[in-house]
Amino acid sequence: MINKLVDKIKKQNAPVVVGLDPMMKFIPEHLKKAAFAEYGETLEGAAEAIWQFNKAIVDNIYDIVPAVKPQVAMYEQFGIEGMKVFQKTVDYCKSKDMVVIGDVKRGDIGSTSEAYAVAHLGKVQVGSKKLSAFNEDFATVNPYLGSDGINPFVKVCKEEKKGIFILVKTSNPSSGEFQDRLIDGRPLYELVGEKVAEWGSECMGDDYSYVGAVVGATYPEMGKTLRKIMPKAYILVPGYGAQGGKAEDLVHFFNEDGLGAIVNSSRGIIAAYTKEQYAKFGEEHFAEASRQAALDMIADINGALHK
Ligand SMILES: O=C(O)c1cc(=O)[nH]c(=O)n1[C@@H]1O[C@H](COP(=O)(O)O)[C@@H](O)[C@H]1O
Repeated sequence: MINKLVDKIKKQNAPVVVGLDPMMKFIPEHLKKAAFAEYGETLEGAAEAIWQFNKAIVDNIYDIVPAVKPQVAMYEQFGIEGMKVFQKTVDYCKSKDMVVIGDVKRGDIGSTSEAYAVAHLGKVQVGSKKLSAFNEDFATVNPYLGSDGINPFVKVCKEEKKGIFILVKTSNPSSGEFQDRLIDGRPLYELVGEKVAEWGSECMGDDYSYVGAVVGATYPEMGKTLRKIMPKAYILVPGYGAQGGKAEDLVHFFNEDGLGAIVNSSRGIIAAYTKEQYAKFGEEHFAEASRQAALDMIADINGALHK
């Protein structure tokens, strides 16, 4: 999958992933009205509104954006109905040939991590059969439990040619509370970065590893250091747009080959119609506003890279 991701980024000339974080407050009234008319103000109604919202956005971006990142919490809050839409969204994006990064941030003791890896990337044994469950292409993984929590994911990645992005330096304001703590004089995120390079060396694609990293756009200097520590890891870079990350901050997350990073924007794209800049599209045409916002983001990042 890392090879497919790299190929798609090259072909579409777009190192960009759109985060499908469909918060209710961003779903246009006409979609909610129609869904509630059919299912009432129920979890099913909410799920239907989310589905219609996602589908319209995907239909408007799949030809210009290589990947999507559905954030599972936004679906999970609606229980089983939400998770059905998570699954439906994953399947639909794959049918449009998009690479799907399941933002599930899992990680546990070995036996439990194994089940998480199977759930999201692998196949579960049912009698004599092996069946796929959510079947994303990549998953985000939390490394706090150490190698026990990561190895089951690496094993499934090797078997299924899938990938993971391991949290190394997160974009949020309090990420330094633990991640920046010095251990033997070096920040923890650097030590995690070194482990990412080590785990990743076991499962290489053509040029990049199946094991990537998450490094927030909001910490550009740290991104520059981490780029050097993990030269073969693809870096998923959240924090552009809504969290304040700018294109010029992202340049050093990339390698000399112009590859090595994929920048996420969720609210900045899916809720574009709520912004002054895209207001001319109107709420009814929210998905066209998302397309324009994606085009603008791609141009912005490519502009900074080719300065
Ligand atoms: O793993 C992630 O994707 C992630 C890591 C991180 O350090 N920061 C971060 O914002 N994210 C996710 O990236 C998305 C950012 O959304 P926006 O701020 O709306 O673009 C959310 O789904 C977050 O959960």
